[in-house]
Amino acid sequence: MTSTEAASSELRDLLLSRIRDVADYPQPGVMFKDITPLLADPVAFNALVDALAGLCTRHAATKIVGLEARGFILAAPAAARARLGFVPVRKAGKLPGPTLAQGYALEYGTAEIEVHADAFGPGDRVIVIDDVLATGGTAEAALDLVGRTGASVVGVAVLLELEALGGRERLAPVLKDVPLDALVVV
Ligand SMILES: O=P(O)(O)OC[C@H]1O[C@H](OP(=O)(O)OP(=O)(O)O)[C@H](O)[C@@H]1O
Ligand SMILES: Nc1ncnc2[nH]cnc12
Repeated sequence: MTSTEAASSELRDLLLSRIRDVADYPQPGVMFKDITPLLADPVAFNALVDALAGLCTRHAATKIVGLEARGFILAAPAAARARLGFVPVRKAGKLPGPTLAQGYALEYGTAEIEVHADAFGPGDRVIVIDDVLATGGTAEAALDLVGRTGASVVGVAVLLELEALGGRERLAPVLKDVPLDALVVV
């Protein structure tokens, strides 16, 4: 696994300046990273989508996975800009199926995600995009899910990595040489 901050310092500073800290949300002790100010800024949002699309092209991806819900907001425009197809990984019960499912724990609760079993074809090279990497539970579950479809994951890309929560270390044995790109690391 390689890569940490996959952005210039100017882009990193711009993105970070548009992420708002909200203490004790959604529960006491969590410092929530609110990306809505970034999404509302057309310059920052466009630069973010460009950077993610560039990573997709660099890793020669053929399909882009977005993780519900905030991952959708970033992955779908990045896929369109890179002229690639988008595959949603959804919270349980939202896809008509047939699906594969995977449970996981995150910083503030538990959840289950699903993907359509036929979402990928032979030889597909998949990049998984999400907004935040915290404990890595969500990304780990998504990697497991995509792996079970038979597709190859060629990258994980996030806007923001919360280094202290250890997601990168958690994913290392799963990712091996697959790059984990974080545009901003705090
Ligand atoms: O690394 P982890 O500890 O797994 O945390 C990261 C995940 O937590 C958030 O998702 P959340 O489930 O809160 O959902 P949302 O995108 O629907 O707001 C975030 O969007 C990531 O998917
Ligand atoms: N602290 C945090 N802020 C925003 N999204 C998160 N997902 C998991 N932890 C998070």
